[in-house]
Formats: sequence, C-alpha cells, structure tokens
Amino acid sequence: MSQSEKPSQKKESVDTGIHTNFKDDMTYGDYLGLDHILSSQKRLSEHHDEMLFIVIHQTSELWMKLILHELEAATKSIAGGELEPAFKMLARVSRVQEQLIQSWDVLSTLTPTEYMEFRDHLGHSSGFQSWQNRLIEFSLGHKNERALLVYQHQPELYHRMEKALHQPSLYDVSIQQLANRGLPIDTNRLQRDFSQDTIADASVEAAWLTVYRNVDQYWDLYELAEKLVDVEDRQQRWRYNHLKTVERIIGYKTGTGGSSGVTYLKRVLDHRFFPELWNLRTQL
Ligand code: HEM
Ligand SMILES: N[C@@H](CC(=O)c1ccccc1NC=O)C(=O)O
Repeated sequence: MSQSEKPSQKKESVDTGIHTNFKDDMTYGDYLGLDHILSSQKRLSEHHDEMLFIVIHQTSELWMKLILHELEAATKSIAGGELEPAFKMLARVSRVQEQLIQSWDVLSTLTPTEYMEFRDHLGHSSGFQSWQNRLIEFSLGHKNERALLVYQHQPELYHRMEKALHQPSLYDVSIQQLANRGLPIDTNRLQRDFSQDTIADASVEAAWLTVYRNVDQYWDLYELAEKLVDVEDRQQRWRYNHLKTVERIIGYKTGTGGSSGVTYLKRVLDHRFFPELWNLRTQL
C-alpha cells in the first residue's frame, strides 16, 4: 500500500461510520477473538487424546456456523425469487460439508481404548444437543418437535429452536418458486404446517420432473434442484461417516445421549431431506 493511500482509506472508514470498532493497533488475535477461542480447549481428563476430541467438535461447530449463515441467506434469496446468488451460497455450503466429512478421517485416529479412557467424563452430554446441527436439519426441512426436548432446561435456546421449527425451510421456499413459475403444486403443500417434517408430495415430484424434462425452459430451477441434491448428498455422507466412525470407536455400546448408538444412527440414514428429488430419478 502506498503512503498516499493510507490516510484516504482511514478517512473513508471514519466518514462512512462502517468501521466503528476500527482500532489502529488491532492485532490478528484481537480481530479473530483468539484469546477466547484458544483458551476453550478444557480437557476433563489427563488423557492426551481428549484434545483431539474437543478440537474436532469445536471446528465442526465453527463450520456449522458458516453453513447456517449461508443457508439462511440462500433461503431468503430464493424466497425473494433471486436464485443466482443462492447458487453461490449453496455451492459454498457443499464445500464446507466436505470439510466436515473429511474431519471423520482425523477422528478415526482415535482408538476404542483411547476413547474409553475419557468417555466417562462426558456424562450424558452428546451430539443430540448440538443445536447448530439441529438448526441445519430444520433449515433443510427435517423438522422434529421432539428434538427440542433436550433444550427444555435452557429457555432461551428452546425459544430460538421453537421459532426455527416454524419457519419455512430452504426446500419450502424452493417449492414455492416452482409454483411461482406456473408449475402446479398442491395447495396443501404450499400452505403446510412448516413445523412438520417434509413428506413426499406427488405434485412436487411432478413439477420437478417437468423441470428435469424441460431444462431449456427451467434452467435456473434445474440448477437449484441439483444444488439441493449436492447439499443432501453431502449431508448423507456426513451421517454415514459419523456412523462408521462411531461403530469403529464404540461398537454397539449405547450412546451417552441415551440412544441405542449405532442402531439409532443407522435408522437416521434412511431419512431424506428432499424426497421428490431422489424419487424422480427413477422416472427419468
Ligand atoms: C468418538 C466420537 C463420537 C462418538 C462415539 C459419537 C457417538 C454418537 C452417538 C452414539 C450418537 C447418538 C446419540 C447418543 O445416544 O449419544 C451421536 C449423535 C450425534 N453426534 Fe456423535 N459421536 C462422535 C463424534 C461426533 C462428532 C465429532 C460430531 C460433530 C459435531 C458429532 C455429532 C453428533 C450429532 C449432531 C448427533 C445427533 C445426530 C442425530 O440425532 O441425527 N458426533 N453421536
Ligand atoms: N455420544 C457419544 C459421546 C459423544 O460423542 C459426545 C459427547 C460430548 C460431546 C460431543 C459428543 N459427540 C457427539 O456425539 C458416546 O456415546 O460416546
């Protein structure tokens, strides 16, 4: 940066008022809040490998934060009929999901013996309580009121989750776009109770089928459909890798969250976020 550039950039930030927290002496660590982040790896045991367990979870939660940020904006954009910006956000979501999928390879270096040395310290805490993961599932349309029960003693969080439960999902707003483009969608589907889980609808499948069969006419909706399939595909791969890693580390032990463990995780794999987009493939 040249000498003459510096003052004018500074002046601009003062004039516009955008950089209200601008500090001349701000450091890398200040900006990123590293004091806070890097002092949050508090092991409950003396065990060396607990650090890996904590870091994997914390990095996963950070990536989930970004996914939620992108999904929220993509949903708004699609609801407003602006599909192009949403494509970029959904492409980013898929890339972040790949990071999450990769992290299972790192966690697989944890052996059953190592994990059992600190598992008792985890008490009844469990991935069931990951509210960001639950928000991602909700925002993709996988609603489940019972999943809120784990937050019943955290009123603020419960309220936030309850609000999210009733909001239209990324898939709901996409289906509304099908209708806006003149494709016939059952009124019950368009006016459904958003707090309920997505269920396959014949009119939605027929509409997507029309899109896939007439791509020249519906190129943007076709691209939207494939972006949604990308996101679901990665989400399923994440679930599958979680399941296999859990099987490798704890076998068929029951989960700390009270579920049957691997048997429960296998059942979750049967669920589909955008069922019609998968069903239609047999028709093409
Ligand atoms: C040693 C490593 C891990 C083991 C043994 C394990 C085991 C389990 C088990 C048994 C469950 C079922 C609930 C229960 O009864 O506890 C579960 C759920 C879950 N775990 Fe993990 N997990 C591990 C690592 C992770 C990591 C790294 C994440 C990333 C954030 C994660 C996220 C989740 C989520 C989100 C659920 C809820 C899934 C759902 O209800 O659909 N787990 N885990
Ligand atoms: N459910 C796991 C424990 C577990 O994995 C966990 C415990 C505390 C915080 C995060 C966890 N990760 C995901 O389920 C188990 O049964 O061993």
